[in-house]
Amino acid sequence: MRFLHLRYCRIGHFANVAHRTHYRTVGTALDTLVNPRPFCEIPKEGYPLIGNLLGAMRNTSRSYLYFKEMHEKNGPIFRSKVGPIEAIFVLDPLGVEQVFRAEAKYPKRFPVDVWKHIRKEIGERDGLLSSEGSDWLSQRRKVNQTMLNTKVVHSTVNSMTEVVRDFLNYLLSLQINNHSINLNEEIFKWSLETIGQVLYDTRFGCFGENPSMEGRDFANAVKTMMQTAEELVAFPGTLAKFLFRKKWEKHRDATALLFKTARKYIDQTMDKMKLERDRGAGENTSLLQHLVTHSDWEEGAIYASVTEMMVGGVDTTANTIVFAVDILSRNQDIQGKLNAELCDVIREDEPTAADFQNMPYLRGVVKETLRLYPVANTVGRILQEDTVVLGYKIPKGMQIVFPLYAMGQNEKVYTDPLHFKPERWVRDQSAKKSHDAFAFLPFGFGTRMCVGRRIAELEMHTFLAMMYKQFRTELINDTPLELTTRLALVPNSPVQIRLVPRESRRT
Ligand code: HEM
Repeated sequence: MRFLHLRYCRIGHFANVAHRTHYRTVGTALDTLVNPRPFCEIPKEGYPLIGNLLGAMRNTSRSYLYFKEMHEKNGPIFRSKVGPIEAIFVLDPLGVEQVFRAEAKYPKRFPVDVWKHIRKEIGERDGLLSSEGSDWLSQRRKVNQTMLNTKVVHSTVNSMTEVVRDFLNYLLSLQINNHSINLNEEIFKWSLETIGQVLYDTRFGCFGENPSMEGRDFANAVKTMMQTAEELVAFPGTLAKFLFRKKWEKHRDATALLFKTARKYIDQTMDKMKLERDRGAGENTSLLQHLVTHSDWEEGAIYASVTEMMVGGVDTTANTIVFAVDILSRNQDIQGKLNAELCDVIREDEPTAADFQNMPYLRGVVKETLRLYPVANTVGRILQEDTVVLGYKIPKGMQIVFPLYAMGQNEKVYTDPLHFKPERWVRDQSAKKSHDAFAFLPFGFGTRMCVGRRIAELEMHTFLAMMYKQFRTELINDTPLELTTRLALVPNSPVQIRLVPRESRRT
């Protein structure tokens, strides 16, 4: 815990020293800057040769807890090796800041080798999530123009409310037939249908009495891709193919179907836009139209980017909603406060994009859910320059991991960290502790942070606003929710709920 005694100072004060030592550094005490400790002094977890292989094998499904326990044992920074792969775990917001401030033009995450191999087999290329270097930046700049454009993002709200309206009716019909709703099973249909509207400009028909064949195939492919990825992505491509042939083939075929679907809808949109342009009309009317507008997309890149955005955008929002509903169902008083805000602000039956600006408590509910249940589990970077982190010299090429679950429960940042308190995020709350920007990273940070953040927030806000304006939710069984880490941090026990209609508060 010795780092906690460092006297921190701000960036720039020691720029000349940083230059002399050739280490990227920010906010570190002068003594550790001039004289940073060697890498080998970072507390180490594991044994000679095998490193932490046993710990990693025993704890794959509870890595979120394991990282927290390892930090409690070793302090805010430790290193751990699994076979040949070494990673540095950093908990302290100052260390997080030091890594991000040193970020280069092309931020690098740990590559998913399996995807690169599979893309080659099916004749497709890397998208935003998996590309690197100048290829990544070129795609990211184009996608940013749409996904970070508030006006374009807000224009999707009507299609989002339409999906939620249909989905709530579908849940009610399930409840009539089955007396309760298994949210973990159903919520995926909502998030897939929403992302279909946003990214493919289409309704797949994932729920309802007669879900379309295409919707069913697409949903199955997304699920298969997620389920098979879990084991495959942990290994280098060639080894994964050798060890898990069947899974590899399933993963490849599911990926091929997702690319085929993206090609179909993107080509359709391009043809439609061309026709409209020829007729003299030229306004983009959907988010997908905005995305394809760039004539300089490299061969195949738009299909890859849209496919990877879809992959990044389904399980993340779905599981965050399951976590939020579970915790709200256990806290009827918080549901009551949320409902009061929703009824005060939403003048029409359904929320508008502008309404969300005036609902700090709703935003607090989502933030607090992501603090306690960070679906991404970790954010990581590969250092591209030697960097001083929390007083240690870390060589370039090293993998840095930020364990989000442990960070969300850091007592140095959050008072009463185990309690769900949406008001801690509400601005003018006098008791609010100011949260360090580098302590809360559910969407990552910097130029490579989640490109779908605004869409994800709008989706989740729309869902919760419509659900909790009309209903109370109750749990059928209030045994504590179990968590597990697969590709992401997800619920591992059913969240079985009942929707109870609320009486309208307004006349
Ligand atoms: C609760 C919802 C979500 C969470 C918590 C989440 C979290 C994250 C995180 C932690 C990253 C890595 C950021 C980094 O390395 O700094 C990421 C990347 C990404 N996310 Fe999300 N995400 C969510 C929803 C979405 C949605 C809805 C989409 C698409 C519409 C999306 C698309 C992507 C893409 C494409 C990347 C890669 C960006 C790049 O490498 O440039 N995500 N997300």
